[in-house]
Amino acid sequence: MPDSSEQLSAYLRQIGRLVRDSRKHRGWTQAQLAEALGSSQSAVHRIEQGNQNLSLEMLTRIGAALDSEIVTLGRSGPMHLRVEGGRSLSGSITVKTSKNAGVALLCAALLNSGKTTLRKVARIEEVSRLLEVLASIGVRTRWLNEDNDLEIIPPAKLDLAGMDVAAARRTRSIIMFLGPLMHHEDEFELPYAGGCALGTRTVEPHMTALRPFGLEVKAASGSYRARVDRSRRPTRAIVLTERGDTVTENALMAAAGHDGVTVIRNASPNYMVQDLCFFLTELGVRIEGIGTTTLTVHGLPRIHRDVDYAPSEDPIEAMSLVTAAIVTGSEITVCRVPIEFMEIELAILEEMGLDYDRGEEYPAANGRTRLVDLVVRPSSLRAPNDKIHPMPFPGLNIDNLPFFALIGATAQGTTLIHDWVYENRALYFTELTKLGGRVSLLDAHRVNVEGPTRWSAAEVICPPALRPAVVVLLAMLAAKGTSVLRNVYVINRGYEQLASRLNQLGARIEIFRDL
Ligand SMILES: CC(=O)N[C@H]1[C@@H](OP(=O)(O)OP(=O)(O)OC[C@H]2O[C@@H](n3ccc(=O)[nH]c3=O)[C@H](O)[C@@H]2O)O[C@H](CO)[C@@H](O)[C@@H]1O
Ligand SMILES: C=C(OP(=O)(O)O)C(=O)O
Repeated sequence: MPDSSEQLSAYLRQIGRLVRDSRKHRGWTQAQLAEALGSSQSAVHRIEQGNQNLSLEMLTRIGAALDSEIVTLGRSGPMHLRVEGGRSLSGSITVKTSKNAGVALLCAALLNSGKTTLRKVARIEEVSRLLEVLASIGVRTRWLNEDNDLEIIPPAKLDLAGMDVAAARRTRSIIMFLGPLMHHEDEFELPYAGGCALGTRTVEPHMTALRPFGLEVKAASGSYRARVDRSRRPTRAIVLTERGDTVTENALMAAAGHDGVTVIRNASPNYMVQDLCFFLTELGVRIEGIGTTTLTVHGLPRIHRDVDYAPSEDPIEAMSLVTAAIVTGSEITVCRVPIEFMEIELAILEEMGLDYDRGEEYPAANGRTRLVDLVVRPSSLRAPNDKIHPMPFPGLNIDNLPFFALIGATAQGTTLIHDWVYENRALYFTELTKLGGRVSLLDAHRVNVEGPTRWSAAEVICPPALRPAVVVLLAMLAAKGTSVLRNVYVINRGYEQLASRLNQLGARIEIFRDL
């Protein structure tokens, strides 16, 4: 047994590493942290080296400065995962419905003055934040059963002044309130959108798309101030400047409540947009071109229907589970994979040597999306000849790209990953080096990954971005020994019960909280 002074030194070194990692995640220098703490850079250096005794008060101040609690008391503190890695997985797992359709549909429910019932909604933190916002403005929502069916009943008049700003700021999806809210109020405020720390994510395309409907948005301190000029209406096709998913959804929701026909060009035909189109169709809005880049929307100025809709399964969760099988060298069956949105990913994996089977297609509960079950078998992968890069749909999904960094690390050879989309996300792929991965950052958007990797267990703070965080968790499943992943809110933002569902496949992941 180590004596108590050795134990204290070990704790201090561990805390030092956690402080250093959270500081780096914030993009701060030691001097910047020192300034926030009213301390000196040399003191921060000593803390990070584990050479400084720390009071609980100092730890709390560091946690507050970095917006990342280092030590917490009570059960409401951040959740962490302890992973006993190096085990193979087996059995089958079913993909849940998507985060991104879920949040779009919650926003779209604001277009309907009738009762909206959504089936099997992903019960994830991102959805919880939006439910908090909806409750705060007077919308009644209720989980109906264990299946996560959700009922949404709007009030006669929304109480926008009562909006739970703290909840709103924690999601980026709140930006999708713009499209529906413009049909409720002539003037309103909306907090700035938050979400993953992926660098600046533009909101300009949303403004450009909504301006023809008369929506003018000005940035005020901490919020957008929106004003609707009802004398304006689109006089020609709306051309999106980016083929973004949420911008297409905002334009669709503006068009759905608009009395007239709107054509949207350069629309995203991605999975969540399709789910939104199917839902709007159930509300009586006629849409031509679903699944293409030109949507013609026959809007309805008043929508009052009791509607029931079942969003489709999440292709990104499907990719995550396929990756879990690959990285642990296991055979697992991933059920209910929305195949149209995974085809390119699978084609690349096939080229890399993945051994898998794809079952017969069957329809999702929405009657439209095509699903398959995939059996993924242990395979010896080789790096692809070409770089791996995402594209708006139909292309390799932008959110699936991070999984290829991990898959590249299991393959023989060098994989070049090019994340042209997000300013910061490629940087997070280098988190894999903490577990023995050989990932080098070539520039802000490209990494080289050398494989195969002998993973080693480690303690890591979740990078503040959903998919890179899941990638770290999956690498931990492959690393022999005990790893710790701290502060997993960001994973819970997009995945429901991921740890316990992986445990059902034979993983050993324990959830714990500080003190
Ligand atoms: C709630 C939701 O549905 N979120 C998804 C949605 O976010 P969302 O629609 O909010 O994505 P953004 O608008 O932030 O777009 C992502 C990035 O791609 C860039 N961009 C996008 C399209 C394009 O044609 N050109 C271009 O440069 C944007 O400038 C931005 O830097 O789409 C992202 C990109 O697929 C996904 O990561 C998110 O999971
Ligand atoms: C970046 C993502 O989502 P969001 O738009 O919710 O930040 C994601 O799902 O990987």
